[in-house]
Amino acid sequence: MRALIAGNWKMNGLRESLAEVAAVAAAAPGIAADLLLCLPATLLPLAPRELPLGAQDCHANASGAHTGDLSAEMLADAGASHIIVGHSERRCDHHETDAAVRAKAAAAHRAALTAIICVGETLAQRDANETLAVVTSQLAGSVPDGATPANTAIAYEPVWAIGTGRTPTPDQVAQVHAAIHDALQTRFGATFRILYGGSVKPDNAATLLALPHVHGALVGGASLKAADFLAIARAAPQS
Ligand SMILES: O=C[C@H](O)COP(=O)(O)O
Repeated sequence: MRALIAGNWKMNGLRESLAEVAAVAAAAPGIAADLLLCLPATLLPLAPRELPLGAQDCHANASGAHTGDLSAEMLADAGASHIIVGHSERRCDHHETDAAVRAKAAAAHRAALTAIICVGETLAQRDANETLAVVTSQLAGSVPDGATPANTAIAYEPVWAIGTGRTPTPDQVAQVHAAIHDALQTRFGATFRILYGGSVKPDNAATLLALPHVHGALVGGASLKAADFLAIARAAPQS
């Protein structure tokens, strides 16, 4: 399966940052992985269209009285082909439940967008040996029945690895990815793309991306600079 290297700029980036997007777009044709940058919604209409673009959240409804929110249809209109839903920062900061995440993923599908659905355990949950139970429960609750490998990817992001410079061991990553793969095979009879996210950097990308059932990465901080993001993308194994 061809790797997907997705960047999540989070709440970073002004108009001047579009030079980084342009640099990624210029290099993308020479890279043996699919590239995607999930930008702040403010930059979507301004970014070069040569590169697939994503958003970082959406409202579950298509329109209505929801001040400050953006629908999947609006984000598609602004240039997005993908939407990240259920990122741990939204689950935490905005108290998003699995049911809310599932509705947002279904909204992305309604707008013909690909949902990148995030799951992952906290450090306390890992220390309590609850990782697989937490992740498979989030998966069951957050992935809508209409999910297919064409409209959905999963991102496994241990909360304690996000922005910390810490990563799970290769065995730990492989174990969780295998559990996600198995759960989706059982439920849908299909193989979905499963991305790893959490402190992916140029110097650890090759190890992480070579693991079984790791089909790409969701990159935060290292996606803000084209050189780092491209170095990660170049570390993806040839499909
Ligand atoms: O969505 C991306 C993740 O939260 C990872 O962020 P990070 O690469 O800065 O650790």
